[in-house]
Amino acid sequence: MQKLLTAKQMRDADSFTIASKSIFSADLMEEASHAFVKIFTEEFPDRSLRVSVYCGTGNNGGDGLAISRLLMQAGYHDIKVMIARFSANSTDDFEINFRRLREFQNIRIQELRSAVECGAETSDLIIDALLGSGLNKPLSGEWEKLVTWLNSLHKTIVSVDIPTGLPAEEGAGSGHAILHARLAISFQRPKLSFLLPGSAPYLDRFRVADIGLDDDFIQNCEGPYYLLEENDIRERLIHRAAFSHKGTFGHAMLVAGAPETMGAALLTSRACLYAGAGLTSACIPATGLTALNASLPEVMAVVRSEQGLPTSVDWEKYQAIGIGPGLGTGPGSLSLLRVVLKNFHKPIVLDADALNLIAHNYELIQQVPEHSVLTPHMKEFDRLFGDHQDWWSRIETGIDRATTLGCTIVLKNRYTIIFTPQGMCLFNPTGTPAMATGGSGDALTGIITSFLAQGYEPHEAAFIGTYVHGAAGERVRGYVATPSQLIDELPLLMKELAD
Ligand SMILES: NC(=O)C1=CN([C@@H]2O[C@H](COP(=O)(O)OP(=O)(O)OC[C@H]3O[C@@H](n4cnc5c(N)ncnc54)[C@H](O)[C@@H]3O)[C@@H](O)[C@H]2O)[C@H](O)CC1
Ligand SMILES: [K+]
Repeated sequence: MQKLLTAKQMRDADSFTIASKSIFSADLMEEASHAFVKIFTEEFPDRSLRVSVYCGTGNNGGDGLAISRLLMQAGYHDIKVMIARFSANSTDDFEINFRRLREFQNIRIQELRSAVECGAETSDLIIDALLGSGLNKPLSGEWEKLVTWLNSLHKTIVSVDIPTGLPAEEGAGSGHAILHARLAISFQRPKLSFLLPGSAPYLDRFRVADIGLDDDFIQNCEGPYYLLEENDIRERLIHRAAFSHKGTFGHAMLVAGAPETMGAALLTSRACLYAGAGLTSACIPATGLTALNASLPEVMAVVRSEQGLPTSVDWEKYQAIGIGPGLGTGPGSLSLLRVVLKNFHKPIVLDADALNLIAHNYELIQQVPEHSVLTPHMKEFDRLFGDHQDWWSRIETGIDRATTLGCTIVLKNRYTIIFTPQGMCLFNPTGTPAMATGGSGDALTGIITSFLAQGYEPHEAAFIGTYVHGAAGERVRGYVATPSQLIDELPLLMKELAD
């Protein structure tokens, strides 16, 4: 897994690399600019593109100047450089690159003292090297005017490192000018803010350029933030050994569904089965029995009575329970949740209405077995732990609650965030907007419960489950990836990852 850094830590990694490799900081800037140009030429190979590069006078601007020079060398012949001289300050590496660029003939450089001097913008594409990770306050004055004007042009904008005005960590505050980039080519690691929904209006997509910073230093930096990678799943997902039998892979029970929401029980049970549990049982209302038997012959039923409670259950025979999808929040469901919490003492997966019931009966949180996995979406998270104004504060709460409760919390989003009892905060990269459809979460609950039953540590079950859930959705390749389609992809995907 990749360590994710704050802007300050990235600067430290920068200094460490310069010292340990005995190079000049301008060399690192050159390296970063090469890495940017490599990706840029893959994305925009047409050398006849008219490109305007807007540069500040800090190191982000220095990158912009070096990038302009390297693009000319790569054959882009129509390049215009606009330098925003809104302050008297400039960095040494900006000045070095300014001198290098001026040695080039045919380069058009214009210096702006104010945003109104911009004139007509006839380029096809704009490179944004105005401000980068050095941003220390919201944009105002000439910066705000320039960024607002650039946004009004509705041109393709490619940002160097980060869109100008977007904070690197806590995400965008509302009401401030921030450049809207089609693509950001970020150095060494994605910025934490890219992984939070607040960046969505300002960034369509990002790619990461390896600029040669010291990887050991980065991985050993203090801090809880990580990005999951495919390799993490490959390392963890076990190969199914010869002589395995159904008992090897555990017995999972899904407590889900109500007469009107049996679909949730079917989806979560099917996901559990397809993710590899040796045996899967579904605790459902009697009215759902025909549907279950007809659609999932592999799954066994534990029928709930009129009052919502199952008759005699041998709790010991289950390795894991997942509870919540489509359950409802009526008195019967509350009694059912109480029965499960009273009788089952291994880690469980709590989702949807199970979380809503706990939110309204918070004393129940004390009875949740240690190391359980909670899978809230944003609203369920806030119902449980209180309202939050932004995602950064939600992250702080997630880290705090996961450690104090000793649970893993899976906060579902485009980049689902997993908080572990050890205090880690991992972002899952897989998934697609095609999965934004009812039932996706039910599938995730089934998948994580399945891995729990198969004997994975609960936080590992959350890592693997969240990753394969998103990756399976990507494999559907459709405008919409229905939960059923996603579940169908699981066995083959997991075989590829395990072998
Ligand atoms: N390790 C790396 O990631 C590398 C990064 N590089 C590039 O360097 C920038 C960061 O450069 P820095 O000089 O620290 O800051 P900026 O260029 O982003 O900003 C310049 C300057 O502007 C001032 N400022 C901040 N906020 C505002 C504001 N709201 N209004 C006005 N002025 C503001 C402040 O004084 C800043 O110092 C990084 O993004 C990369 O592009 C290296 O080139 C390679 C290694
Ligand atoms: K920028």
